[in-house]
Amino acid sequence: MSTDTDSNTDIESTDVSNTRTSTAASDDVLLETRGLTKEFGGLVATDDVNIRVERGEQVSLIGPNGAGKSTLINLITRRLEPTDGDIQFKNSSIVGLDPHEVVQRGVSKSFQTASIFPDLSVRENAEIAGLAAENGAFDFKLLTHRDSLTDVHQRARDTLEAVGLLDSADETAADLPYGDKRRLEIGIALAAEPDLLLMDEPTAGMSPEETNATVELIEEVKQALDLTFVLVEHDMEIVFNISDRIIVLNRGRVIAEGAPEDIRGNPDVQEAYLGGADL
Ligand SMILES: Nc1ncnc2c1ncn2[C@@H]1O[C@H](COP(=O)(O)OP(=O)(O)OP(=O)(O)O)[C@@H](O)[C@H]1O
Repeated sequence: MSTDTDSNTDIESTDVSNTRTSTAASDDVLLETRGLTKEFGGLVATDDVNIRVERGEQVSLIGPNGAGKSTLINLITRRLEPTDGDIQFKNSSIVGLDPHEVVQRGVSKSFQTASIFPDLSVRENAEIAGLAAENGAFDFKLLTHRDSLTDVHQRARDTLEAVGLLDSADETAADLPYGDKRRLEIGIALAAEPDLLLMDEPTAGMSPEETNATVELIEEVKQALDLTFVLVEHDMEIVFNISDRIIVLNRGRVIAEGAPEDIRGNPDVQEAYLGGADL
């Protein structure tokens, strides 16, 4: 399982953002990491990682336990400060930004720990997520501003419709079945109207039925909202089914990337990922 780095706001003081150089970038490239390195003490969790994600792509990050997948995601969401390297989103560096500023630029992460307020209704959760995305830190006073309420309600409605939870809008979030809670988490991430949705093990802990429903939901949302996805997933069946492209990490380094059919037969990947067993 992932090391829970979400709770570790390892934002260090070194600001390396001014030392970065810019190279020509294509408008199709939404996200690009350049020489991205994260060290924890002597351990290099991501080691000179250079990846590109184009608009509209569904990319999966795979690799054995400890390969650096969650670290990479947490660097992109600014929960972790890189030791070296840059992260470009829409052709500008996001290193140096606070996590909420990255959300405002268009990067959302679903399956964040404790993204749901359990005692509030499903609708209120969606409303708060929308407000928080707009305003950075959520302020309960915002809910009392009448002018913005219509917008907030409409956006929450659209969000719940997108994830199939409109009928459960008045239920208390804590009472939702497990699979619907995961839907609400996706909804909360979508309320920020992201261009890029990052998902770290969206089907972890799910039954086969819930897993299927979540995969369907991801496909639906992708079609409906024309989103770009980066997914960390251990279930290879899901990865090979839904990815346009797969990036393979091992010991912090990218060891392969390509279409599912190329990755499936790649001997380096088989060796690293499953100790030589066929994928
Ligand atoms: N906050 C941290 N402090 C120290 N070491 C960490 C921290 N977070 C991750 N690591 C280490 O960095 C390496 C990469 O971890 P990471 O969680 O990114 O791997 P992963 O590919 O997501 O693994 P898994 O598939 O098991 O979730 C591991 O050796 C891990 O122990």
